[in-house]
Amino acid sequence: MTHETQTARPLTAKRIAALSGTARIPGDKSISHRAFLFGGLASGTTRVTGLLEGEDVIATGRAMSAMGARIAKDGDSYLVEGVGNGCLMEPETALDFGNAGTGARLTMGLVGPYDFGATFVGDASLSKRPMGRVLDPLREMGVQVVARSRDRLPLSIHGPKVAAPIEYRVPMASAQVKSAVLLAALNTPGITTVVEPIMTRDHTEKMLEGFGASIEVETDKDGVRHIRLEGQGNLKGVGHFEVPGDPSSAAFPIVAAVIVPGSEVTIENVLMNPTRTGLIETLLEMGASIEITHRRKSGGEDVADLIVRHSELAGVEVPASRAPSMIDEYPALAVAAAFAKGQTVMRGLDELRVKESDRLAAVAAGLAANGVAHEEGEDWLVVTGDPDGRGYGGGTVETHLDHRIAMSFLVLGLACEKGVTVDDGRMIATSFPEFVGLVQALGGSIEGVSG
Ligand SMILES: O=C(O)C1=C[C@@H](OP(=O)(O)O)[C@@H](O)[C@H](O)C1
Ligand SMILES: C=C(OP(=O)(O)O)C(=O)O
Repeated sequence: MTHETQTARPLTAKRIAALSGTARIPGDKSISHRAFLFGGLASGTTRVTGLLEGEDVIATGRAMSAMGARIAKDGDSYLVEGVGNGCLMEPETALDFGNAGTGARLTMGLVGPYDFGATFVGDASLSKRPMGRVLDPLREMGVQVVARSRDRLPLSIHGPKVAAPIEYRVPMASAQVKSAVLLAALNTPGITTVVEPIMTRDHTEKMLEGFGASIEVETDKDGVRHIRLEGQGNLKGVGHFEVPGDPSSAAFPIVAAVIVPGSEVTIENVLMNPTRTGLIETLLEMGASIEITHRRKSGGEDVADLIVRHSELAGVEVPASRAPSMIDEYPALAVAAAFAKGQTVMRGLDELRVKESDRLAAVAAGLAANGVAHEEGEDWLVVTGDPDGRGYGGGTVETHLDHRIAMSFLVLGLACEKGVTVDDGRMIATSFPEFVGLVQALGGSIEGVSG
């Protein structure tokens, strides 16, 4: 049963004790989507371990199954038997991506050049999000699009007889747009080039190379990346693929340990790819005690364990250039900033307006409801903190079907005597189904609200 068939589930977090113990973080959401997409496309079998079993990723698995991939759970792993590049089958029914922007946009790219029809649907949040950013380059490649309202779900696409390779400069910092064009290139003859002026998470490039795609990346003297992919080559299953732990999920126990007095928490198996570590970098600059230990490789990526302790924080200016490496972590950073001495200034946040909710507005409203001083601009946020933030809380936060808003404000509640309520915790299952249990195991109080 997904969130669409249930009623809202309010949750309250409150301060009862220091957090302590060890938490293992579930698999990275971005990499898990791609493991199903690339494993399901490649010929042969890939055994995926550590996959995130969140609703978003499961929706991508279901879409790949609807187009011919065979995906089966086998103990702790998933066995993915792919169709072979170019051999996806026309789905018989609409592909339902629920709450998942990544799943919807990357799959649109993947199936775009196929000479068949595919219909995309999603929940109320996903149906408000802009899809033109992916559909525009697909149209240049020859894909037809029919949408009820302009470039929003529900929509159908139909590929041309033969798609045309393009050179596409990504107009906003978006790994989803970059990836959609690269996935479309897989079934397009010739070389498609994606020009990426601002580097975003590079999981697509790295994983496609691992699956045997003919892809090369060149960074020019201005730091602009040129990613070239020659289409219609063979992709082969990689045997075994291990998904590292998600730094965007780790953000919540990290911030909780930093702001709840007396805490010391070890967080294991966190992906340390530099395109994803902006929050850790920022918290370290603010004075957080985060020890990065046991660095190692997993799934071709750097991972580490983090020992995080309650810390005195100072406000900082977060440069706009860091936004792509922590784009999903601003709601959690805003909560940490509420406990920092002075102001934390966050700029370059325009992309937050088009996430599962308008995250800038939702964060500002949640801070306001709980007594945290802040100012919201068009694409910036300034939080003025209080290191003794015990007086915060007592408010109810509207989550607007956004998992990260729900988890961030529950983390705020863990440090407030009055506690914090979120109007709906169902969305947490899209990216971090273990969240409530994991926080409780560390000694935090999160309870359902009855009535
Ligand atoms: O490619 C990906 O896996 C993602 C890219 C980001 O979105 P944008 O491409 O919209 O920035 C991020 O917010 C999302 O959670 C996952
Ligand atoms: C923005 C997010 O995901 P998506 O775009 O896949 O819905 C997120 O997980 O914070």
